[in-house]
Amino acid sequence: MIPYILIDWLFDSVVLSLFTVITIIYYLSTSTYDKWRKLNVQHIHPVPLFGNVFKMIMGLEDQITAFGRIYRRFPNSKICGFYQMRTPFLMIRDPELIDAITIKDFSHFTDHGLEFDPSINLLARSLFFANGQKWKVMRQKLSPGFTSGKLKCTNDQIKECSDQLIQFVDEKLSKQSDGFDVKEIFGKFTTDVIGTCAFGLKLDTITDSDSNFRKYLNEIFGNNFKQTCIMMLGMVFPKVVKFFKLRSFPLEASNFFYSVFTDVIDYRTKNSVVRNDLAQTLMEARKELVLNGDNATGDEKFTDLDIISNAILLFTAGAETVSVTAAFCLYELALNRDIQNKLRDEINSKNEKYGGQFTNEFLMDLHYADMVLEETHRMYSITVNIIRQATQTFKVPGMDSFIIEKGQKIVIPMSSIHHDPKYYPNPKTFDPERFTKEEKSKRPNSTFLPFGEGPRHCIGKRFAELELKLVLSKILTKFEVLPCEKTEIPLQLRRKPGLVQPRNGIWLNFRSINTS
Ligand code: HEM
Repeated sequence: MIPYILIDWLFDSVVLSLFTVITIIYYLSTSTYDKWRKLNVQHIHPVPLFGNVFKMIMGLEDQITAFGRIYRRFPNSKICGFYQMRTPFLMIRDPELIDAITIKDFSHFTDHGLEFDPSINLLARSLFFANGQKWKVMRQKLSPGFTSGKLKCTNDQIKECSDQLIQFVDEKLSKQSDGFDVKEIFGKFTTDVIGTCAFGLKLDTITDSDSNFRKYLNEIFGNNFKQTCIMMLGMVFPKVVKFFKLRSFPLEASNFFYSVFTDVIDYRTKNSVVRNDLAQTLMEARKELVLNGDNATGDEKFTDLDIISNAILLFTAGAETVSVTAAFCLYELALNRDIQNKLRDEINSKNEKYGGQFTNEFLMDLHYADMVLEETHRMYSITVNIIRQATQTFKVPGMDSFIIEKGQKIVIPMSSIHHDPKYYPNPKTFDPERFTKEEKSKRPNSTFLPFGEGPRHCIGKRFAELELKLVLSKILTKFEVLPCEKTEIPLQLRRKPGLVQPRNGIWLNFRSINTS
């Protein structure tokens, strides 16, 4: 029999240990929560461990709603503070200050401030995650891949993929007509486009339902339970994630893309293949930075892994962003038939003007299409926020003595600004007329930011615009786009971090224009 005194002792020890552990966790998870109070910055009172993002982290609300709530709480402030888990973030609400941070005083805010460990997350070596000088050098080397001349060359390849997409829809229509998940079919289309335009890979994912490229892209952007947990842990205790080498970027997907792009580069090097595409730009970057970069040391030294990591970034960013935007756009066109008809009229009349060819000149002349796409970006900004980190101390102009200290993480609430009735009355209404020249000139700078702003804006912006206009033109000349029984109204958004995505796909139907 165990003596009572021992049981008592054991009980006391367990209670004491538990109390100590809980106290330490409580202390660690709340120890940063006095920052905004001390600095006299308006903020919402945080909840232990979760800060101000409890509902979002628990999947009870989507990101647009979560950040929108913080943004709307302080309508008269230029800035406000919030806590993402235990990290204090400064939210910049004022367009003039956003302009300063992203453009005028960019040298103080060059970094995104993401801290992923490159030894376990291959993507952490890529441009989006790079900081300081390494970002600057890599950006310079990749920019030549996106010049107008290079983009022009991609027109025929995008047209070819669009024709395959149309053929796919046509064939399916002849067998079934109860709707398509357009997010899924655009996903296949954009995967083919980036594969062929950027890397010379003919992937045919439109017809291949078992494509590994789609499978692994879905894994990366799907944010499954494990990835979400690691991400959350990383926000609270980044050192724990680092110590245990926990991966938020799935290993299998990482290995797959690593081997694909290593093969592309090896094949081209061995066979002296020269093409006018992004893979070529990456190979030139490799030649200068890796093979001839002997003088560089430490953080500024580039390796083959940096090159492959950027190939993966360009492929994944190029595929997923455009497909989601195209699907959102088609959704609004299906629900707003007058806008769809007006856009089709423009496409048809300009098509006639340019001899039925979908040339770059034709695309440049589609002004209403620009307005429709801008309104799509406004309503469905696929990244909710733009992020920056102060790389130098910055005295905020016009705010007495308020200083943004070096290292401060910053959020520019892009989506909330795009939904602010002060800049966009009736923000829930899809109305491309907001983007006439006249209407645009009435709004302050930095109130429309779908691709970010300044030297760190999206490097693929013009490629995305070209691809979106081309595929929309192809689709609308061939089909009417309609809601179907499965169309969700209003559309629900995914309640997970990462890119803004529809929660249950976007289901629409098509009617061939020739046969209607
Ligand atoms: C609808 C399509 C797209 C949207 C809405 C979009 C949006 C964005 C945004 C908001 C940023 C952050 C900008 C900032 O911090 O100021 C970004 C960065 C980036 N985007 Fe895109 N993007 C799109 C398409 C693409 C495409 C097609 C590619 C490549 C082929 C691409 C590659 C990148 C890269 C590499 C960065 C990091 C740039 C840097 O840190 O220097 N994006 N994008």
